[in-house]
Amino acid sequence: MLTVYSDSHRLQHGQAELIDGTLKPCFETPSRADMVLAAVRERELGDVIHPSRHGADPILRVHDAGYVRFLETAWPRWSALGRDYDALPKMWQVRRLREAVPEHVEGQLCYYSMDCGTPITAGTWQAATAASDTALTAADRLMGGERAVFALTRPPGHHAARDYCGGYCFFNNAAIAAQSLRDRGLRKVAVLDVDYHHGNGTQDIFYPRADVLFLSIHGDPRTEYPFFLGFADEKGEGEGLGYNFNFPLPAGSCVSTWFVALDCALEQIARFGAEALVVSLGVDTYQGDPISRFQLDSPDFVTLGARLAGLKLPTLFCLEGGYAVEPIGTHVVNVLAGFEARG
Ligand SMILES: NCCCNCCCCCS
Ligand SMILES: [Zn+2]
Repeated sequence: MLTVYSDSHRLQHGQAELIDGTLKPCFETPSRADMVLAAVRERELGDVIHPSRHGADPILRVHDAGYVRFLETAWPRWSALGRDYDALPKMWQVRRLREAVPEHVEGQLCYYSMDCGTPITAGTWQAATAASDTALTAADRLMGGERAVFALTRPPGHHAARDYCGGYCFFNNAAIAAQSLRDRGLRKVAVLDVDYHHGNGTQDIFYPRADVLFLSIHGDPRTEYPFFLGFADEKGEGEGLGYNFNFPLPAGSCVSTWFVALDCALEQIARFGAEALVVSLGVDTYQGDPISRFQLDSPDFVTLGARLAGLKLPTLFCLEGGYAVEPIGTHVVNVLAGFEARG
């Protein structure tokens, strides 16, 4: 399986995130991608290529122009305040506060963010655009005839919505890839999010649409991040009603429960008649993940890959979460190798 990878991911290296009430070193680190790339090479998964540049247009097919402009200008405006440390919001535009987009960079940082765990740094813009190019290059290769392609994307993307960042995500790489497949002629694309956390950003982007089916299996938002989206009654809106499927599972759910949800999701994808599948591949479903609470173990990721291959669809994998850094490479490549072995 071909892998698309860019060293520019290293430019996103936040110092700290506010998690569970305290500032802690970021869980989303460059070493995550290093470990995955090492495993791709060690297991001889296939060629590794660098992304080609695609510019802003494919990003703007998915994200709000004001939000993209904010991300592009945030760091120079923040550092012009005399701040040489990461940018994090200090409040949010909550109920009955004005909805107008603030002028000042601090106000925009609050307006265009969902949480306090996604630091904007000097290299964020370059890293995030490279991740988007990585996903787009994978889409190019899938349309060029590859059966499956792995976009080794970092920073991840599935929490990034049309007009806000969060959950370590800035551009929604999987959504940008899915839109690119649509723009290149596929009529029906499915996006399946198997990360521990609900893909609120991807749901937000495709919620009113019937041409992209979104499905997510995740920790129940009643107790898990992102708390405010990911409930089973969210089924889409307007033309998109019936094209959004959430499978929230209680924290601590066992592996067999997880695979029952997966089989339900795969059945919906087959029923939809998808012509391609984009997988938001987070492996924070691992039992040893430091910020997540499912029970999957290493062999289960092989099973996951084999089940996905059973759809017999051109498949684009986008790396999302997974914060147990030591085994992340094994788990990610287990999915990809399991997919390939199923043939
Ligand atoms: N107590 C857990 C707080 C989680 N904070 C953000 C998690 C982002 C996951 C990205 S896949
Ligand atoms: Zn996650």
